[in-house]
Amino acid sequence: MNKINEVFKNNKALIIYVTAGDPSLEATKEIILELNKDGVDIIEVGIPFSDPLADGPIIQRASQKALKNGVTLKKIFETLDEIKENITCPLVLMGYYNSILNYGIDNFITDAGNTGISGVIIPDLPFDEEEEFYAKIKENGIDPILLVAPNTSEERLKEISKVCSGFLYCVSIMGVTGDSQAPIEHLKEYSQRVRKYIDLPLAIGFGIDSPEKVKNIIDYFDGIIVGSALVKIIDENSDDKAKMLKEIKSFIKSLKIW
Ligand SMILES: O=P(O)(O)OC[C@@H](O)[C@@H](O)c1c[nH]c2ccccc12
Repeated sequence: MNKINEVFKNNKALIIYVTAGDPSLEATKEIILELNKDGVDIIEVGIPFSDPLADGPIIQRASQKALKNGVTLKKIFETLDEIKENITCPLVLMGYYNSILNYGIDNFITDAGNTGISGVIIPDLPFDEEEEFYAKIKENGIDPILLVAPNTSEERLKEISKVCSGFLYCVSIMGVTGDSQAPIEHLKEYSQRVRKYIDLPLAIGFGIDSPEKVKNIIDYFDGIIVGSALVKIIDENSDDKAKMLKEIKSFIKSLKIW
């Protein structure tokens, strides 16, 4: 059984996003090791991109900072390679399709495999574009994690369930990451509707930034994804690494209420 399936077998999953190279690749290494130690179940590593259309200001800024530092996909793989023996939880790469195309699909699959990447999330590549790509990564043991939104049609949900594996990423709103005002009242019904068509663990993300929100929605989903709130903690403490790691630890502890 692959690593992501294993995570969801017995428990709910806390999934945490970080932008690789923000504030530096050296820091990303320590942040990932800290998250792993703190009991995060899956770590989503973001490949910084110049035109991140699904991202709000917090993650956009992190991406720009990382790009300015000269972060590339190659360097990200090298960085992950250095720590892979010390990470027990699955790693998922989140990136825009252009970054992967530029790297070369075969190179990407080889290096992702060698680095122990368990899944990929590509927000600008729907399941019905480049179908060979998703088939190919799956053949190589990497889960294609697809996204759905509250307005995804029944027809598309059925099709997505045939391509997606690992878990399904349920975007909470029609919007961008980091929207702390995103409503949560519709999430119970949203989860029920998706479950009618898709028999995969459901993880909910976008706008979840506090233990209170987690408490209100945890019953309806198998996983909770938090990004911007953590990226903000990293940003606010980027000149004091010890404090940053301490703040990360206590934030993670506060989120994992199950
Ligand atoms: O930042 P938020 O609102 O907590 O949402 C998670 C999100 O950051 C992470 O999963 C992510 C970052 N960039 C993305 C682009 C598309 C889909 C998902 C993402």
